[in-house]
Order: sequence, then structure tokens, then C-alpha cells
Amino acid sequence: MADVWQSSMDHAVAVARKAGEMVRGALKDDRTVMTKSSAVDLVTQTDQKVEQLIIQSVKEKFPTHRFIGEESVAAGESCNLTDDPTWIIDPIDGTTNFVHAFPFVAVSIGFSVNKQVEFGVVYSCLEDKMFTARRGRGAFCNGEPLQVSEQTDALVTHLTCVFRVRGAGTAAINMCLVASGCAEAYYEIGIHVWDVAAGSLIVSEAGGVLLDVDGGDVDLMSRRIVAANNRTIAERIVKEIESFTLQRDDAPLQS
Ligand SMILES: O=P(O)(O)O[C@H]1[C@H](O)[C@@H](O)[C@H](O)[C@H](O)[C@@H]1O
Ligand SMILES: [Mg+2]
Repeated sequence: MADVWQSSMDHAVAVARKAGEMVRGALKDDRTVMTKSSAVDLVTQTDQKVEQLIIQSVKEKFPTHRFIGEESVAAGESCNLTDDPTWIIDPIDGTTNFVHAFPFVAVSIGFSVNKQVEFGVVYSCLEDKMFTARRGRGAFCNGEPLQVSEQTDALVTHLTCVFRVRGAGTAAINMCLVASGCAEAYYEIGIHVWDVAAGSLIVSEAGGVLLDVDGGDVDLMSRRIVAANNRTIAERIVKEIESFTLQRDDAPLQS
């Protein structure tokens, strides 16, 4: 990656830290649910405030960059990835955790150019862990290099009856667990591009493998992903799970 994106990445890390402070503060006194479109799809005022904080601060520094943010899309903005530099933002990944004070909550910022993720930042707010990756330059947690595990006996961070299962309740942190070598794999159908844009690069830069749940190449707009420490485990998951298709994130908006 050309060094031209380093200042964007530095800004992403700084604003993710600031956003994390806001999330930690709100955990103490502002976890009220504003809307609930399903049992798992909650929105709080903090989700919206954090997204605004990130977008405003990026706009000031990089006025030509574009955005895909969970709350902006919920408010009706389009979710199309173009070749332009684009910040893909999940202000609180793990909103249900946040509402319950379950201590795994992340700010996730992916940055894509020419539809390719160039860097990813996941800040696990309560653990105070800053996960970062730049394409071709490795993945790190608080500055320490990350490497996926060499285990062949898989611990998986999502539901399946074949593997041992743990789950943090946030796609971004689940993927960082794989990148850190604490779990061998994560898969999910139903996630969105903002949940996995940053985490997917962190996994692949830590030496992991990404697949679609049908075994093809991963497509960040398809709402499905398998992330594993190696291809054998990724392919075993593909074989074991029953896949299905959901409306893509970039499907045309219904008029
Ligand atoms: O909506 P937010 O941003 O909190 O994120 C989602 C998580 O990332 C999923 O892993 C998880 O399974 C849920 O779908 C959750 O909603
Ligand atoms: Mg999310």
C-alpha cells in the first residue's frame, strides 16, 4: 500500500480511541434503546453519536472521502462501495452487548480504495485493545504483531454443533480473536459490511483465511463470512454449515 494512506490510518486509530472513550462513558449512564427492529438489532443514542463523531472528524481532515456507516445506512443512505476512498464504520459493534453491559464492544473502521480494504481498525473499548492492519503490512494489537493459531482442533466463535463454540457477540471482536490465535475460526450469516470490513483485513494480515460460506471468495457485501486460521478449518466449516442467502448490503433501495 502506498504510504499515502498512513495519515488516514493514524486518524482512524485516534478517532477510534476517542469513540471508545465515548462508549465507555455512555456505558455508565446512557444505554437506553431507541429502536428495536428485531431481538438482535438494537440502536442506542450512543451508536448515533459515535458515528457522527467519527464522520465529522474524518470529514474535517479528508473532505473528499466517502462513508458507509451503520447508522447512516439505517437512516436511508446508500450502501454502495465505489472506487473512491471510503470509510466503513460500525460505531458500536456489539450494541446488544453494550445495552446489557456485556463487556465486549468495539468500534470498527475499515477503509477501502478501489473496493479493496486498505486498512482496518477495531478498538475493543473495554479491553482497551487497539487492533490494526494495513494491507500487506501485517496485523497488530496495541502495537504487537498478531498471528493466527496453528491448532488443528478448532475452537469456533459462532454457532455450530460440531466444533467447540465461544462467542463474543460482536463480529469485529470475534474476528480479532481469530487473528490473535485465541480461536481458530469464526463464521456468521447475517452480518453487514461494517461489521467485517476491518476485521477481515486483520484476520488475513495475521495469516488467516477468509471464505464465503459456500467456499468461494469472500464478498463483504454478501452478509456472510468464514474466517479461519487455515484453509483446512475454513473448508471444514463450509462443509458443516447449512448456508443461505440474504439480501445483499448493496441491493438497490426499495422505493
Ligand atoms: O449490530 P451490531 O453492530 O451490534 O453487530 C452485530 C454483530 O457484529 C454480530 O456478530 C452479531 O451476531 C449481531 O448480529 C450484532 O447485531
Ligand atoms: Mg456491528
